[in-house]
Amino acid sequence: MASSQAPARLALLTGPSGVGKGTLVARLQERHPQLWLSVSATTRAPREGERDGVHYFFKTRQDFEALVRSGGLLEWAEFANNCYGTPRGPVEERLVAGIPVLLEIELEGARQVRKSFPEALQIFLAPPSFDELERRIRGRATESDDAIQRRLDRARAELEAQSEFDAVVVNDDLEAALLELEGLMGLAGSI
Ligand SMILES: Nc1nc(N)c2ncn([C@H]3C[C@H](O)[C@@H](COP(=O)(O)OP(=O)(O)O)O3)c2n1
Ligand SMILES: Nc1ncnc2c1ncn2[C@@H]1O[C@H](COP(=O)(O)OP(=O)(O)O)[C@@H](O)[C@H]1O
Repeated sequence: MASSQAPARLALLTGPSGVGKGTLVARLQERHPQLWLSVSATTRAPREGERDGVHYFFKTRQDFEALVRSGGLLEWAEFANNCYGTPRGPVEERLVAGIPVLLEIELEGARQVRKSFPEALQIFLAPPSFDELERRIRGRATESDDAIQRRLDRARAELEAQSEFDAVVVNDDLEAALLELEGLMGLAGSI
């Protein structure tokens, strides 16, 4: 059971594609405008409704590789045939300013952050079952069948790694998962 914590300066949320990270992060942002969600760089194509600079910084692979070479990324990883990374500057600026930062990143990135920011709160979001995860990612209808299969294959490895994290939240009932995340991140009661 999550107990309320002092507000985490840097927290990260990891979990398999389709588990509900984006849904819960959007709810956290609505309820806690002081929480800053890092906007990642990615080579993935925008989904319907996704806007550059809002949901992601959409990059060509060439531009992404230039970002890596320049040291402009705090972490990065390849996931399901695309690259994802966290622009370093905006995160460091907010941490210096005492603004709580949330990273929504996959497992390899979480492992990198664990090394560079050992004090970061690492939360794994798990589905109630693998079947439910598959139902959700297919029901979202944002990826091709091949992409869905790649993501489901990767999900098995991610689920195996959940014990590496400080806490695991099962996203079964959405409201319950939201309250649990707020408690872990020290946001409970700060609405
Ligand atoms: N390592 C890493 N660094 C990032 N900056 C980053 N931003 C997003 N991700 C993760 C989040 C997901 O686990 C995967 C795929 O994200 P996508 O938006 O394509 O798909 P979802 O189905 O999970 O919404 O990449 C990052 N990882
Ligand atoms: N607790 C939940 N119960 C049922 N469906 C959910 C729940 N949380 C999220 N979903 C749905 O699952 C799908 C994937 O959610 P999303 O937030 O896009 O996941 P992620 O960002 O982890 O890939 C979406 O259609 C979303 O509406």
